[in-house]
Amino acid sequence: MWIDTSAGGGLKAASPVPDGAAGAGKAPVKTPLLQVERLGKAYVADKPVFADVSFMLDRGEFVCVIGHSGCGKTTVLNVLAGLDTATAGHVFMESREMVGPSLERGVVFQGHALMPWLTVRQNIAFAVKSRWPDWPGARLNQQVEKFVQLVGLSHAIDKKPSQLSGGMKQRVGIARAFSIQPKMLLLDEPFGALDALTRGTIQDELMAIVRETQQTVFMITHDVDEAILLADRILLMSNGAETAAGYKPGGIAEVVVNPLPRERTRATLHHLDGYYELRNHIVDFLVSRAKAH
Ligand SMILES: Nc1ncnc2c1ncn2[C@@H]1O[C@H](COP(=O)(O)OP(=O)(O)OP(=O)(O)O)[C@@H](O)[C@H]1O
Repeated sequence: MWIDTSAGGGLKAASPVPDGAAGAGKAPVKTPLLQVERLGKAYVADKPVFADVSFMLDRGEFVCVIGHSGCGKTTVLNVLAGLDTATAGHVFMESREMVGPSLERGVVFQGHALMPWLTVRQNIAFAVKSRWPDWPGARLNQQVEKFVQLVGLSHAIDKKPSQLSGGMKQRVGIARAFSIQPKMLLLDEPFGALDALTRGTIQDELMAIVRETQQTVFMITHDVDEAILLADRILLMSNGAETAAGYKPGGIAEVVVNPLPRERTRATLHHLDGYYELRNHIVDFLVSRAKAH
């Protein structure tokens, strides 16, 4: 019912086509923002953690990855961030092969990685300055204040990280990532260390900012409800395993398209038609299919 079998679902992605290469008289080909082709990573030869990972991300899309510990989610994210290299496959952003990190891709990790000696304002200004070194002070400040306000921290803008709660620090990390207006935002379990109440509030805030800024997001989560709330599509990743036929690497077992209306909120999610079916489908995958080959 929800499985994405289109090219955009990306189990078998086609080679990227440059913008405008469709030829005279033909409709221009719309290229995805990101195209991942047959990615593989092996730390031990002949036993890759995952293989043949292919998917696409359209502009403005929110994609979550779910899978058990060790299936390779963080490795995939690090390759997309340019912080790690794959042993096989390619990643294209706007049809150009990606090499190394770039300010076009913002990353938020579970640990917020703020500079403790700088205030919230200075932490975010540091990022904005590296993205736009020629901006005058007033413009820089305006950008910083705009994104601090978006995460509801204007009152704490001149505080240092040690004066903030865990949730506030994570909001600063999110504001910093958004403030450089990256083409793609990569989130590695950004709310993993937060209590349930704070986590819920920040999920709502993140959803509102993503909708407002039309940001493209790739996010790892272990929380099924978080994925259903936030994602347009959910990639279900399986773990590598020894089978009777030999070792089988992990990979994307299924791409689930979220059928729930995009205006969903945390408070109404469980009242929506199709919510429990979708949730059960993902939980069933985690319980009985993610490790079975
Ligand atoms: N530098 C490394 N050297 C050897 N093995 C590694 C290295 N980094 C990761 N691995 C292994 O690769 C596999 C995938 O790791 P990864 O962190 O990507 O998984 P994950 O799905 O994100 O897990 P988790 O949900 O626990 O964060 C794991 O089995 C891990 O032990």
